[in-house]
Amino acid sequence: MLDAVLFADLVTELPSAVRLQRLVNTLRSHFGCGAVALLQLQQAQLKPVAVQGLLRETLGRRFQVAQHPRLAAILASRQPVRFPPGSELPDPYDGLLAEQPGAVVPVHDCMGVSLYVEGRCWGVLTLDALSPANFDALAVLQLQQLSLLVEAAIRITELEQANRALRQGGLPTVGTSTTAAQQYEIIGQSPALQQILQELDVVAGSELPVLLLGETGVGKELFARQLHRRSGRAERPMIYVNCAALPESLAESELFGHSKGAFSGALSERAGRFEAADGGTLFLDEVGELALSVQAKLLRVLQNGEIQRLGSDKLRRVNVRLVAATNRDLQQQVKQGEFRADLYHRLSVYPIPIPPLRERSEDLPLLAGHFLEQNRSRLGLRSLRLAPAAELALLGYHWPGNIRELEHVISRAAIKALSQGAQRSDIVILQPELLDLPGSQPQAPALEHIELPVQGLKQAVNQFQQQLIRQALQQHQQCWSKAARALQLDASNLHKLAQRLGLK
Ligand SMILES: Nc1ncnc2c1ncn2[C@@H]1O[C@H](COP(=O)(O)OP(=O)(O)OP(=O)(O)O)[C@@H](O)[C@H]1O
Repeated sequence: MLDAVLFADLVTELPSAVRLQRLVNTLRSHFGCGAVALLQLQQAQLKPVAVQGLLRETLGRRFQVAQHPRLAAILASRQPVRFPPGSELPDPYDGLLAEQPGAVVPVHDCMGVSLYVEGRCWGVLTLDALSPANFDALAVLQLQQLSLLVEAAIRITELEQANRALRQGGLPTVGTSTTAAQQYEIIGQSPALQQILQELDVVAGSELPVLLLGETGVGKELFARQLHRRSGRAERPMIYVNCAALPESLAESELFGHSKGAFSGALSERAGRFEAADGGTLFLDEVGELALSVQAKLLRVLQNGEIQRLGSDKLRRVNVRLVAATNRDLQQQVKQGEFRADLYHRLSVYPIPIPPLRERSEDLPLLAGHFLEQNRSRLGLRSLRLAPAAELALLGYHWPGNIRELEHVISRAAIKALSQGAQRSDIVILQPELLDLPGSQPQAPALEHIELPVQGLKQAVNQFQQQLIRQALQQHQQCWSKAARALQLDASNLHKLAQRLGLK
């Protein structure tokens, strides 16, 4: 009967995510267990691709095999492996079962099997039961038999994905998991994110310059890296240039290189970033911060396709694909004369706006899961998760610092939990108070509730300004130029004000 259901799904046309999700749903009801998960092996880590009975945030977690002995044991065997209730080995899903969201439910009975597709180890399937002795010898045998159908479903999914990639003219995704792809993995399943990833895949295959637009911390650098990885230039370097950190006086030699003696301190001949990126991609981050004089030099190179090292007459041809990113409104900067219109038009051939986190809240639980697992691993905790109220608090916050801010909020909360007495062997559950969301958005108090300042108006105003500046700095990782922008102040005025208020 179960075989028939699984077989019917195999021959039906289904989107790949749906096919694998239906598979784990069917297995869960067949085995009558609490949770089923299908995890794909990516070098040294396992990535959940479909889960049932576990918190949704599990999909954002990446389990390092070396840190999860049960997963390592399953991978090491070609037969199903069962972990009876008394097993000493820690369970990777401790604290992640969806059935009793607030409570800690230790998993009792577990089994898993490694999966092989075309002779290579693809990943694992795990089953967890809340009651002890749920899985008997027959269940283990059935798992072995059913794993063949699961492997067939995965194979079909991979073929479908490869076909789709081919139709879109992109690179196949199967078997392309590199260390860089893992390090810079883009987590999230929201339709908005999926749409951008598809668009990136299509434009990656072209040679067009791409301009990534979006608020601070939305992941522009990750998208630039993905674009490079999915382009025909992936085997060549992607060179990163932070335009905000490029002093005007050094910009030319940094970008184009210099010859020996071109200026005092130029002790030897040196290639610049353009030459380093030859054949590959040059990523100009925070391009809106480029000084006008540097913009002019950059434009000349883009027009000619040739660079000249500072102090040298020789022209060198470079073949570089440009990707730029900014959190500024470049069109506005053009209007204000802060950015050259001709350079803007060269860079913005293919603009891709990245929506802020508050507009794709479906991604939030997965991103939170991702950062929770990173912190769990880094701090050596048995288990780290959010209390349901904490997840709600995260969902209700407006995230001006986007994903970078979420990452910091979770890291800080995990450390705080430890400093307040949580043990590494506990299932650590982060409560909303620990998240310390900046101000938890204190609304401006209604006028009738304002008490007259005892210290006088001027001092009260000073205090209020100090508080706002500290808050803006905190939200922008102590970056003064970004804090100034958030406060809609000129950076030099913010510095002056901070000095007057004794903040510097
Ligand atoms: N979808 C995502 N999945 C996982 N991590 C992400 C994602 N988006 C962003 N991050 C993480 O958030 C942090 C900020 O991302 P990134 O530096 O790419 O943002 P940005 O838009 O370039 O920011 P800025 O404009 O301030 O330079 C990084 O640590 C990055 O790894």
